[in-house]
Amino acid sequence: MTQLWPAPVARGAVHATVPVPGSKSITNRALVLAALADGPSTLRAPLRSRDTELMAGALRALGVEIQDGPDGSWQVAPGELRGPAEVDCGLAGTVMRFVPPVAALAAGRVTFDGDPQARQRPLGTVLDALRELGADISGSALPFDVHGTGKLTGGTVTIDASASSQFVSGLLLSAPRFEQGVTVLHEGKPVPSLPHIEMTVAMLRAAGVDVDDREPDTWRVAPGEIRALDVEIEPDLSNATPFLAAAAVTGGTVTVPGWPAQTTQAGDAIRDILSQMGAQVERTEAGLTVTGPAELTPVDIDLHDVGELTPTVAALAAFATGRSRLRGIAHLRGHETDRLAALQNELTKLGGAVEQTEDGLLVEPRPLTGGSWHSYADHRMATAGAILGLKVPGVVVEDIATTAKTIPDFPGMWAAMLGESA
Ligand SMILES: O=C(O)C1=C[C@@H](OP(=O)(O)O)[C@@H](O)[C@H](O)C1
Ligand SMILES: C=C(OP(=O)(O)O)C(=O)O
Repeated sequence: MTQLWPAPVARGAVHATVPVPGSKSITNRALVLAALADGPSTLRAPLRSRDTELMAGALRALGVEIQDGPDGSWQVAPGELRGPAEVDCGLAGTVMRFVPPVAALAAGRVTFDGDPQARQRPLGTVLDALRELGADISGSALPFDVHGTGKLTGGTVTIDASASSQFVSGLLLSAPRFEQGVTVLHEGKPVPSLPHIEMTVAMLRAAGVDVDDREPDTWRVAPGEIRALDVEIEPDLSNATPFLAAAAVTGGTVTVPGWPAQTTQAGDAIRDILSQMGAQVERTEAGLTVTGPAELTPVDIDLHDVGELTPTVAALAAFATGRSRLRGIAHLRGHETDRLAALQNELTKLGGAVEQTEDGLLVEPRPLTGGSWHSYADHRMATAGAILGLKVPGVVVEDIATTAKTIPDFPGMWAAMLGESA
């Protein structure tokens, strides 16, 4: 259902403390590792949103038991992986790229499908790689079937992961259970979102798996047991960014509690980006506190490692004192939607001046006026519209409910931040 959401205008500088739910990327990796582990796992403070419920649903369909603990945790008990099963990927890149290798370890047929836009997202590379590693798969995009025998040979595979780091992460996460483990070699333009692969490697190692990533563009995972997990999931730092942006654009102060001192989340890069734009950024025991400047400085910035921050950064750039250049993000054309086209279209509709380059965007601040803001079923497009609406009266975000992909109650959190009722 399409829901029209008049984005609230900030009545002044925004001052708030905003607790943010768990990380999508960590939760979905932890679920996959727990499903393949040598015993029952506990995931504390996991994200409960569409993407993570889809991941849990996919793993349950394959025979894994996932139950709610009394404290909001997820208790995961691995079971014998088997089909027949149906997996709904929704629009979740993590589900469509991380679960096929798990399905290749199951006995029986597993059918995958997802939202209409998911059928357009790059995926064939993962399926081809799995075929080379011994899997029987019919199809090269959603929908497709995996016909597993209960085991997979594994071995060495060369892929082009320039469209998505998730191609690599998906193969690595299940690889300890492949008979020969895996060696993934990348050949092609640089792999985007490398911190996300580093997160995968760190989580595998924390579960006792031997991973060798010393050579660039090469990852080796030895076959072996995955130790059961008992983990506390960090807040989602990328999902924190619209709230921090609210401080930045209104000259207010927003604190996100529980900001980790050390993290593998790519979203941590927002600290440096906001500093570059003139905000005061401080991490303490209380969390991360951002205080907005009187005027935002434009940036010329490479977001290749942290493309998922682009919608937030583009919204910030629309209020800067000059032209910003966002680079290294051609792969965003294959995200939830073509994010470069979507940002250009929607900002232009409000009176902005945005150009697409081969690998990014040029954002020229202009006086903006209200109007409809399409979300394209993209949670981060919807939250970018909310940021703009803080300062531009009359922005109406279409399909705000799409934010539930990774935030269970974005409108409620936004209203609470502004001291309003949703
Ligand atoms: O592995 C992950 O958890 C993610 C990897 C990145 O994907 P791409 O490499 O496709 O950009 C990121 O943008 C996405 O939001 C989450
Ligand atoms: C690209 C994103 O998601 P996905 O995990 O579906 O690829 C994102 O959250 O910005």
